[in-house]
Amino acid sequence: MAVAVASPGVASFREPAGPTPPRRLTKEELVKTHSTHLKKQDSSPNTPRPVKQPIMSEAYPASTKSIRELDIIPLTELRPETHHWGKAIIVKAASQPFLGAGAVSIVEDEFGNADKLAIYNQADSSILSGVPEGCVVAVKEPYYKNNGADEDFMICVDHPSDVILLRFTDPIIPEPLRLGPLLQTAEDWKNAADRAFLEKDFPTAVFCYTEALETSDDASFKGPIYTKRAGTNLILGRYDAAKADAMASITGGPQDWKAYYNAGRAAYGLCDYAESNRLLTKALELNPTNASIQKEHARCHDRLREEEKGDYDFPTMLASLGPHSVHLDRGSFLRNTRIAESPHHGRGLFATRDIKAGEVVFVEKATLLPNQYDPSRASAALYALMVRQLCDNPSLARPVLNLYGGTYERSGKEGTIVDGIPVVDVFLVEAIRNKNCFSAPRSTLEDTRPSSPEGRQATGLWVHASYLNHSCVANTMRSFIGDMFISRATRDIKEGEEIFQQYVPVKSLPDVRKKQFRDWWGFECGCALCTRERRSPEAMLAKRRDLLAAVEKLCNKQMPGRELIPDAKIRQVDRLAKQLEEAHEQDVYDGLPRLTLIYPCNWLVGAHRGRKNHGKVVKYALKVIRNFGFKVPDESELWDPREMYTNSGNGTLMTVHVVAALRRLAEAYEALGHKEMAERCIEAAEFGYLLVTGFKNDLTTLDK
Ligand SMILES: C[S@@+](CC[C@H](N)C(=O)[O-])C[C@H]1O[C@@H](n2cnc3c(N)ncnc32)[C@H](O)[C@@H]1O
Repeated sequence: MAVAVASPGVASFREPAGPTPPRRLTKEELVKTHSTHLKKQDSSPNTPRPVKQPIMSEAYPASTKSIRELDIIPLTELRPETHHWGKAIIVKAASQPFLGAGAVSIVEDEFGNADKLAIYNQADSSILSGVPEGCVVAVKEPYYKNNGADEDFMICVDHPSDVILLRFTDPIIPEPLRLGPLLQTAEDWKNAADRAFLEKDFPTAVFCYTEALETSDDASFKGPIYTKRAGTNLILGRYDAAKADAMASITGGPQDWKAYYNAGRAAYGLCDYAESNRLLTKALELNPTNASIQKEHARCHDRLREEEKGDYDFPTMLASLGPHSVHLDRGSFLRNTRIAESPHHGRGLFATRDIKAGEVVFVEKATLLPNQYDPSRASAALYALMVRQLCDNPSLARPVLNLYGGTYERSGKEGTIVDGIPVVDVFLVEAIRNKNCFSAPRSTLEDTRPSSPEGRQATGLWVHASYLNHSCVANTMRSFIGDMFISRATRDIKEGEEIFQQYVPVKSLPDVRKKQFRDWWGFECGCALCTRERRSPEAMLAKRRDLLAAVEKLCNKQMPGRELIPDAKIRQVDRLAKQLEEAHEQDVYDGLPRLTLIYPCNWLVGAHRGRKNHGKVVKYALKVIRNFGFKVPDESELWDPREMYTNSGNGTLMTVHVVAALRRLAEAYEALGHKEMAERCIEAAEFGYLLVTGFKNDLTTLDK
């Protein structure tokens, strides 16, 4: 989950009254400078375009009005640093666009005034991601800003729905900007669209097919055009539009199998497998021997089975991952959980049946996950993908926009269709991204290898998982295989119980944790550990902080390697660890983790292991496990570590360090001749590793 950014909210926005620019540049002056930029533009198709991510402190709402409700003003009325509420401009692109973080064009109004227009956050699938010269656009409630230099001003469009491409025949276009249609007949538009399609310029193809449809009244001409536009929209991932086009191409004849087939594929793209199955079944009824329909139909049944039964072949899923294939063709298994109001945390996820420790709680396919594992680009990539999907597939808007967005104030119209397109507020999208996204390695199993490169994480959105609230002593763990989120129970969960996860690895000092939760997500954690630790007096908290700092200083915050640690140092750490243990009040920490003790005890395991002091390894490995909140016996007693997941109450904190401690314990028991205990510990470690990685795996991965 990512860092939260404070939002001022829409209501607190004040409109500054800016002065008129001292001098407006002429169209010729603007075009001249623009042309020098165009010459320098890197037009290589492989250069990724940067993304302009919104700054929440400059948040302003998206326009929710139709262009027909706004006053059209000339460019000369624009005031710098001002939002022109209730107003709009209609301008024609007088240049090719310069493509950077946005698309910058020189535009002119009906009076011959010119200005710079920067359009950000348009999906690549939209023709507005680079407005072609000659096109006419309307900018609703425009924001005008100074770019730093004296005469450098620009109309800046952040919300994709604030700009609309006007059809050449739209009567709202003022006379001087009217070219009349570029092409005369529907057939001309169809031919232009076919050419654009062959050149793989799919946004232009969609634009031209639309003009062909709008220009013709002939149903027999329009049917095949709808089919073509459906196919083009499928390629663009605009599944809502593809489905609507496919359905519009239905004639009632035997060839309708194609329409149902396309509509079924579009529904599949939206992960609506029940609807996809319904449509593909209709296609099969009309064309039972068609191999493509049969294949899609069978694929759809596999997804429905996964949704119903939660049967996944995790090793095969892992093996199918590649650098370009992190999106797995799998359904989501969610039926063990439901979304409901939580008594303390807004909405949350709740168990719909008893779930045993180790069982799958849910498996969810990412709603959105860009294949971008470079952490410096991951957030921007997710933000851009969210904006694109909300523009391209409005049916996705409701589940995404229903997510928690912190204090950002909504207009309530986000996602509704105005002027034919969904209202998309990029500041709300960013607020939702901030509060709900997860960082995910390509595979958690691979990520547990010590040799795997650090920090290779993508950022994604899983809508169902976003309803999980945080607990430091959570009852589930998450893991990833590509874009599949696997949640497993770390202890037995009763029907109706709330499901929690750890948002981030839990910090040992309560004040550090508290600040992290407050600053990132704006909540005060009410889990058993945080609640009980609040009972501890400040002096005790300070004592624990100081003792931990003393151990960390002594050990350089490192773990022992292969070197032999001098006895004197071990004794010193041991002494400090004892004092630290005594600084944990019994009534506060009974049945709960003692997180500040984990590092010292783990260090002592390593130090004694290096000296082959097996008895001491047992002693400190047991302490490590105890300090994660698990119930363990005195070192002298025999016990069954396989039961620790179910016998330890609700105050356990599960991490891969528990697995590591169990392995050290097994090794020491083995060396001491307690073979059976060693085997039990390995079984318990394997179980823990299943929780960590999402499925059963060989523990030796942890050594590679
Ligand atoms: C990803 S959302 C979780 C779902 C959210 N509760 C909702 O109603 O949609 C994260 C937000 O949930 C709330 N939350 C999560 N864990 C919490 C906790 N332990 N205590 C209080 N609020 C919590 C916080 O407001 C946090 O910013």
